[in-house]
Amino acid sequence: MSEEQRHPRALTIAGSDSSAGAGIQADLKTFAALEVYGLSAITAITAQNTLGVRAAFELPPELVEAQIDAVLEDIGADAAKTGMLATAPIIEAVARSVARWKLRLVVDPVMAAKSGDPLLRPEAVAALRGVLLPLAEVVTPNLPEAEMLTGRHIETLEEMREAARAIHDRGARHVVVKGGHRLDAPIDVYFDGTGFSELRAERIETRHTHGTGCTFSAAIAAFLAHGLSVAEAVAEAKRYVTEAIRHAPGLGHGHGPTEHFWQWRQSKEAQTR
Ligand SMILES: Nc1ncnc2c1ncn2[C@@H]1O[C@H](COP(=O)(O)OP(=O)(O)O)[C@@H](O)[C@H]1O
Ligand SMILES: Cc1ncc(COP(=O)(O)OP(=O)(O)O)c(N)n1
Repeated sequence: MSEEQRHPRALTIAGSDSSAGAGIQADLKTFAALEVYGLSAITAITAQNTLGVRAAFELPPELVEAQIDAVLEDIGADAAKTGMLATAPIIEAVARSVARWKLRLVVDPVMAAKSGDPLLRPEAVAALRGVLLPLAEVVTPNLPEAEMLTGRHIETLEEMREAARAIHDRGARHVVVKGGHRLDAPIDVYFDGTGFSELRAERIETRHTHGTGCTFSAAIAAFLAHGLSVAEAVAEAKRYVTEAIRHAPGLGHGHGPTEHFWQWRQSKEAQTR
């Protein structure tokens, strides 16, 4: 086996966030922090900061497909994730690529930024549900996204479990319904098609949660690329994102970014002690 084949590789198919807390930039930082070689296919360019999205430009679906082919024909990927896909034609192009390359896929069904600005055209929700979910090894909706995907109101843990089962019925093999939008503890519900478990963590009282969903799904893809099982990957990703939120650098005037390199910062602090 050659040197580069032994190095875990992951591909992110997502939008660019100029403030680098979410999107492609957050995914690549997560891959780097978790010692995975990161590849990218950009779907859209956003002009955004911690306060909101000012403008967005969607790329042609053929260009998205061409980016995926270019990196996979040459370098290859052990796992992939999707983030902002913006339009139905982009979703269809990505689905074609995922099927052709037989990618292990984590779908973060991004619909809006924390500021409330839309990142997916309303008419594209059907394509996400019908075309992409059946290709997903793991899908990670937050509560509003799970509501959009299932058409149900979700508040309680039991409602999160019912939503996870309904999303699994649409073809996704593993479902994590994230609880970051809950008012109390940020408990995520994990369904592997057979049983449920809960990913628990303390709520960190902070406004700096920009890109937490991107970071969580990228971490799952990174751990899959390292060869962990899905159950292990989601548990490790939960630990990683919790610490990234805890070590947030406090930047910006709105929802600031998390600290993707918290492990390095921790070990530096330990050295200076
Ligand atoms: N304040 C917080 N403290 C601890 N964990 C959080 C907090 N906010 C979100 N999380 C966790 O971060 C991950 C991303 O969740 P969420 O914020 O719901 O996603 P999204 O960014 O897609 O809206 C989940 O594991 C969630 O439980
Ligand atoms: C370009 C881009 N992609 C995705 C998001 C949404 O990121 P998410 O992790 O869901 O978190 P918030 O940004 O909503 O806090 C984004 N903002 N920009």
